[in-house]
Amino acid sequence: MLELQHISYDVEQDGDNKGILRDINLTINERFVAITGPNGGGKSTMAKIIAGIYKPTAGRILLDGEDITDLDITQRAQRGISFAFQQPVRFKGLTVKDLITLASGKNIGVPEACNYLSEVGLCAKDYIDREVDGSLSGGELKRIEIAMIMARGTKLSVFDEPEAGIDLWSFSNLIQVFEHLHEKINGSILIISHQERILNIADRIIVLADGQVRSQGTRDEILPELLGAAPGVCSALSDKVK
Ligand SMILES: Nc1ncnc2c1ncn2[C@@H]1O[C@H](COP(=O)(O)OP(=O)(O)OP(=O)(O)O)[C@@H](O)[C@H]1O
Repeated sequence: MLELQHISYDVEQDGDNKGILRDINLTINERFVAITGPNGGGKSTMAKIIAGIYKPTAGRILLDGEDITDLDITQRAQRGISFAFQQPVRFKGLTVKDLITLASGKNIGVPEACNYLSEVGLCAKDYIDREVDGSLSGGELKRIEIAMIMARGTKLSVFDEPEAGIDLWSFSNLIQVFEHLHEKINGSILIISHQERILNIADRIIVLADGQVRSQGTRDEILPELLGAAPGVCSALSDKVK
């Protein structure tokens, strides 16, 4: 269980303090939690604070009761937090099998590594020996990253806009991967997304706007509000697939 207690994040701008996140209080213990909201609302900042990339200006972060506020990104990874960037990292010189093996932390064999690739809809024999370099498409990289996160099997996996920068066709396939992940995952997934189809599979939706939690609840409570009333959030739901 992840708890954010009174989290604030300020940056200095033109000699003034600008509050990017303002007194955020959240408990995340469901299997699949989505964070959405208008552009600039503070979602990526919050994900980076959870992963340990940014340090909050105020407040505490607890993972299963342990205060991890002062732990760095590596220590948080060791405690069981995985973070998938908007743009997946390429690893020249390493093959897909190397990465999945490294992620799992065990000396897994080819069949097990291939299973993870199959789980994300990639034909394992075509990918297992490929180098993770510029020859892979954005959609393929995202799936390989998800396969790595599945292999890691951590307590909390954070995805920042997995739909960013991929085409509609690949996006449709990616949704199926997330639906599958939803069934398979042991820990919690925290996913930042503007996409209704991703919000639709979330157990809980958190709406972040102007650095504050505007609302949160089950998808039945939140989705109608997002799709109907608030124009700012509503347009943000559909403007992201490029
Ligand atoms: N280092 C910084 N200095 C100044 N402003 C910053 C800094 N980091 C973030 N911001 C501002 O904080 C706000 C929140 O940014 P953030 O990237 O967290 O938003 P977001 O909700 O993820 O947006 P999007 O939906 O567009 O990805 C934005 O207005 C951004 O310009």
